Amino acid sequence: MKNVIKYMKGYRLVFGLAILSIVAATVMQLATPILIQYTIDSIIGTEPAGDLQFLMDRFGRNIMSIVGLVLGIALIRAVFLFLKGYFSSYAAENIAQNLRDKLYKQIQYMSYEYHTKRETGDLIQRCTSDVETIRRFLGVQIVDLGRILLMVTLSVIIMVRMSPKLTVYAVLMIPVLFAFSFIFFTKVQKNFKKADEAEAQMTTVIQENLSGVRVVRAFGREKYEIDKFETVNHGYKEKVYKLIEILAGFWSSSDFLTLVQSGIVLVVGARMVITGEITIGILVAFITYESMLLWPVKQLGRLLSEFGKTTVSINRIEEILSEPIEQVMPYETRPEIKGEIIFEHVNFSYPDGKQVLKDINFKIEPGETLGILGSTGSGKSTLVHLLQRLYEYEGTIKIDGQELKTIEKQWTRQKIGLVLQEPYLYAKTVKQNIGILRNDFEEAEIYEAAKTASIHDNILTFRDGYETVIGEKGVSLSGGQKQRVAISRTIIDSDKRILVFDDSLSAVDTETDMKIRKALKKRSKDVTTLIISHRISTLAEADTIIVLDQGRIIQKGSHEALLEEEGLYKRIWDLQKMVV
Ligand SMILES: Nc1ncnc2c1ncn2[C@@H]1O[C@H](COP(=O)(O)OP(=O)(O)OP(=O)(O)O)[C@@H](O)[C@H]1O
Repeated sequence: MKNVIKYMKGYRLVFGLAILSIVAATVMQLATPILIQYTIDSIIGTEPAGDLQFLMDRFGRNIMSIVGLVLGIALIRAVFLFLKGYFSSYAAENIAQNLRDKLYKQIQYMSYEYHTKRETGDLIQRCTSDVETIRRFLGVQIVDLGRILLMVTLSVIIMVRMSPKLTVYAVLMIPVLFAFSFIFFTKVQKNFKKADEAEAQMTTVIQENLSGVRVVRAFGREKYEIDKFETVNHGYKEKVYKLIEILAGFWSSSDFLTLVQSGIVLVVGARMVITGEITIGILVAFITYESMLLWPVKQLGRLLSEFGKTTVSINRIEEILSEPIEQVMPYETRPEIKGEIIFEHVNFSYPDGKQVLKDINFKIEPGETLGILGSTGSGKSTLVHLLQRLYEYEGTIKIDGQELKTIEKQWTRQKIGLVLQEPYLYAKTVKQNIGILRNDFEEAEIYEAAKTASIHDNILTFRDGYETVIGEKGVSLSGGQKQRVAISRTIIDSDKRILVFDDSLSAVDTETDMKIRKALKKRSKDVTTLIISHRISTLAEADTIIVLDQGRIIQKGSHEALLEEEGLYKRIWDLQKMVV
């Protein structure tokens, strides 16, 4: 409950107004049976008006005045119901919006490691369905809870005033009904959870399939994907079907209990009318109150158990919100970066315990180029990820003599441009993709960057040139074109002092590769460059080349020096020479 109240912060007054409106609407609703009883007993019949004598004095036996009164009450009730809906949804929608914003912001600042571990579908589910559960609880259920409690209390008070004896019979089944509904909905929670999880699984499959559409096509995995989806889809249907089946069982049995309760009131009430203990009007009013009472009692059990569901959603959301985020530490600074990089005894293991980098040592002067060669899985990408502070490491990494851990992460990433082998492009125009970093790039700067990355002429052949919209994740571009757009968007920023190309020239031909490197060298001669490649021709001009094998540097030196040694570098060179 504490958590729910926490979420209401800032909107408690609006919730208060919603509760006041529902109190007024409920009071209006409860007044109508009294008027019905008065009409039957005192206008149609001849019973004394009792508490409603003032109506008799004012309107006599004029039935139209009662009709007017009932309509007036209904109208006022409708106004209050509207206000209740207005206030509660205003508060709930705003709370949900703030919560979504908060979650989104949190997700942006959570560590890269967290994102590599979590399933996207599950995260999306938490930001949508779980927020929705909380919104519904705050917007509908919590106000309903107030309404039901008030309705039950007030109608029982009115019924006791009319006939204490019949009231006892009228509430006989209520504890049973409440207990039945509460126990049922508590037990059924696990089915709700299963259905939620099945939905999350289905979302994950859809999301993975759409993101990996190229792989699916390339490997002819459509049938496999369809089967996989059919399985999760069937699983989801089964869970929801089971849930609906159980719910159907509940509503029918609770309706049976309700009817038994109404039957008891009718039988006992009718006898009391015959013996003159109560009037017909009172019996009719009782039956009306009874119907007003039983439905909310069933709902009450449900609401209280829904509270459990809301708690699960709150916990799932709190789990994200309590994850540590990348924060600026007091000891972190934003030094001017020239581009000297030193790795000293750097070791790194992924959280699963596997040591990926072992005692890495090297130095690059500002403006120099470092080439990195190594077999698949030797730790090349991991090494440059450390430079971007995506993971914590052991040992020392220094930029211009300052330990990397004492430089603000955002600042480091701003100064180090990283181009990935498989870049993610946005579903925007080519121009927007190249200028994604800021809104204020001049057209000339965009063209210049594209020319350096040897993609300008290609872009001009696209149907709308620079205004061509790239399909989701750039599916309409070739791998090499995507890589070159990604290179353009990184090098456009003259603020970058270090550029890292993580196998990002792999999809372009050797000639274009050389052209790009030449243009880059001319454009960014003061920029320190790290190039990861499997192609020796790409690395040959680097000032220093390191060769990685199972996380260790096994060779280091210039292209010429490395060719002098017998080792992996020379072996690969000989092999690639033969292919060329
Ligand atoms: N997030 C991760 N969690 C656990 N292990 C990982 C993670 N990322 C990579 N690895 C493992 O670390 C090792 C090094 O991976 P890395 O991506 O650095 O290799 P690489 O040399 O860049 O390979 P490639 O040439 O194929 O890109 C591999 O064995 C890989 O399985």
